[in-house]
Amino acid sequence: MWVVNIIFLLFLAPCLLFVLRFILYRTALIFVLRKWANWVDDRIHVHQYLKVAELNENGQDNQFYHKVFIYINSLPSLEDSNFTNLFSGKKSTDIILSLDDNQVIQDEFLGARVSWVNKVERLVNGGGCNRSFLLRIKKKDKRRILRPYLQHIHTVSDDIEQRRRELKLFINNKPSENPINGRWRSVPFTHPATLDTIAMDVDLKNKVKSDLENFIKSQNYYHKLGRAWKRNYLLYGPSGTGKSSFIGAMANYLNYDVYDIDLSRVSDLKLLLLQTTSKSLIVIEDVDRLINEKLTTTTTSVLLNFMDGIVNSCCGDEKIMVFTMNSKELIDPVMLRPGRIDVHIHFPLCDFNSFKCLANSYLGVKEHKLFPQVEEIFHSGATMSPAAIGELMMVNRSSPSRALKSVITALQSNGADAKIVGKGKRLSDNASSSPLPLPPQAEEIDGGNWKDSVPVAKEFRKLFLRLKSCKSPSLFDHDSEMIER
Ligand SMILES: Nc1ncnc2c1ncn2[C@@H]1O[C@H](COP(=O)(O)OP(=O)(O)OP(=O)(O)O)[C@@H](O)[C@H]1O
Ligand SMILES: [Mg+2]
Repeated sequence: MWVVNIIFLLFLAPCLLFVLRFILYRTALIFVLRKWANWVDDRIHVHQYLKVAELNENGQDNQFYHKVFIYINSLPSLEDSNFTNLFSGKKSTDIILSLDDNQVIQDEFLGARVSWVNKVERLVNGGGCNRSFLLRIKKKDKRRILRPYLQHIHTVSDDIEQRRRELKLFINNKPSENPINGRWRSVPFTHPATLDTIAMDVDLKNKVKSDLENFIKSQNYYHKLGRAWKRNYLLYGPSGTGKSSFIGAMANYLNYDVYDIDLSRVSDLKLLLLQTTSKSLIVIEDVDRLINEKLTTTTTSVLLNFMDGIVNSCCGDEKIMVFTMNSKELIDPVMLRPGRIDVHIHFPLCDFNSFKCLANSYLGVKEHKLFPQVEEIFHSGATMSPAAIGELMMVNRSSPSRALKSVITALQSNGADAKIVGKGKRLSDNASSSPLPLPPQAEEIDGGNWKDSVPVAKEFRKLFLRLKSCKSPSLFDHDSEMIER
């Protein structure tokens, strides 16, 4: 009989626990219980209070108050506090939560529970109020967590501010304008490109994303190595393949300002670079053309010093420099050596995968009965720049079938033109002169994914070997890489 009782109890106990849990969570009694538990916990510990006032003793703004404000209002536990204010944000759909006056909010850090009070003391005569945040921390936890916790608040609020701030595009002034307007003038940066809207190999895109993410987290690593915290990218490929759009996408992804340097307007590049701020993308476009036409030896050497991080290290770090060019062929390999260019990204003409990505963004079409025909034409060697294909799709966007047919016609006539022109021409020669760029030479026609393309893979290997031969064994192994698609 007792065996039956035990089995019955074993069965009953989990059922009761389940029902109890259900009631607690459904009726929000769990919050009451937690409150009691915290109350008991508070009675048996000694606490210390730290006040962060809005104004310092001279009546000036206390920057740390501002940081605490941002931090507290970003805590998930804000939703559990008794009173929370709701405000609309910058965008009409944004809703911002903010802790109400004299409300308490709980936080946890390194396993310790702390709480903040948003204290507001009304002044008796003459209105106004004193605002402060009061941190309550257990004495036993103070020594262990206080410093890292305050540092954590700094880091989190800086990060939030960085994400919220309005990006700027800086353009360098003509030397004659410098004394009046300074070296840079800025406008809001509103480029709509994102990494999602750029048609490129998915693996490559993910590689670039993780490279950027690693970079922004690596301040200590760079400083430990005694290197400037900077990373240099080279984007190369024919005209209209998305290099400039990719720069916009990088800036939006990182939330960095953009400094677009027009070298034809520069009289003192070093001073110009010294006036760039950290968390910025410094862009020099069409380097191959500039090197051949305009760059003086002084400008080139300043540029190389900047790439090496010598000038850079004097003007705040966390910078990414981006160079674009149509082809690397005419560039001195010294300029492209590891450490100067850390990441090479090839932007090829369109292949079928990029075409599908464009069809999805421009026409909202994932599959279509004309796709097999398009695929066949791509496989036969015809190609165009994503810019040209995008343009055809855009003007015919009201009818996806018409848009695809016009792309097919353009690809076919482009392919025919290519046969007449022959294989000898270089990609970059064709790209800039023709509105619908001619296909690349035969061995690059399958380009797009270097893994699938023997000639591009060969080029990759060749470049890789060249870079490897310049490497010092350990350091560059980690830091320089080639990314191609
Ligand atoms: N890979 C791509 N994905 C999405 N859109 C693209 C892509 N390539 C080009 N485009 C579209 O084509 C237009 C021109 O692209 P972009 O200016 O970025 O090309 P580019 O490589 O910088 O050309 P250039 O070498 O002539 O400066 C942009 O409007 C962009 O939206
Ligand atoms: Mg461009």
